[in-house]
Amino acid sequence: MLNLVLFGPPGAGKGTQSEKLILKYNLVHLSTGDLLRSQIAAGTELGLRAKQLMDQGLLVPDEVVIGMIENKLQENQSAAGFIFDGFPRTVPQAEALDQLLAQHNTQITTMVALVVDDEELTRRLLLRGQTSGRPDDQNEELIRRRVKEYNDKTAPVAGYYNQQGKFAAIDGIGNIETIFDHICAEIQQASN
Ligand SMILES: Nc1ncnc2c1ncn2[C@@H]1O[C@H](COP(=O)(O)OP(=O)(O)O)[C@@H](O)[C@H]1O
Ligand SMILES: [Mg+2]
Repeated sequence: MLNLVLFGPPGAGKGTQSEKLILKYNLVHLSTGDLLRSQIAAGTELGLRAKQLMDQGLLVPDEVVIGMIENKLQENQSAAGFIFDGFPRTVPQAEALDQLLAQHNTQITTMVALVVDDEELTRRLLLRGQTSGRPDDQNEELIRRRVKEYNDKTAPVAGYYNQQGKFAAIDGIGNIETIFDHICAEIQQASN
């Protein structure tokens, strides 16, 4: 099985690269952001609670996203592997993911982090906000808060995988195909 954590701040290109990776490797894409946005769209209780936090650029509680991932792993038992996009976003989430995967007799193959500077992130997210309809992409203040939340709570997750010898950083600026090739090369190396 190939289980990839695609890591990086909002706007780093995780969604963009995931679309290409799922086709090449036949993986199931698990984006907690997308899962939460569909709960919001469906008007569920969970969605209503999540929206209040997301609208402030804050993370949704660990147990909520861990529960969603647990359900998705259960539903996709015959998958060739998974891309985790936007998850884990805290060290406790990373620990929970290790436990869940162990229950399914598998583990994370590698984490690939897309490295993009704050100025480029802001530029991309404001551009995405013009078409995505995502309320959290539409003002610079909120984008700054999301990047701060990322730096405070999520960046340490890289160290968690690095300690396990499962971490690679890739330049996330430039041609989308080139970045994709670099990610594939890392996957190749980690799968050996
Ligand atoms: N290599 C890249 N160069 C320029 N823009 C990019 C690149 N990768 C992604 N983008 C754009 O940046 C925005 C954020 O990308 P996305 O994949 O949604 O990021 P994430 O899922 O990490 O938040 C999108 O509008 C996308 O088109
Ligand atoms: Mg995304």
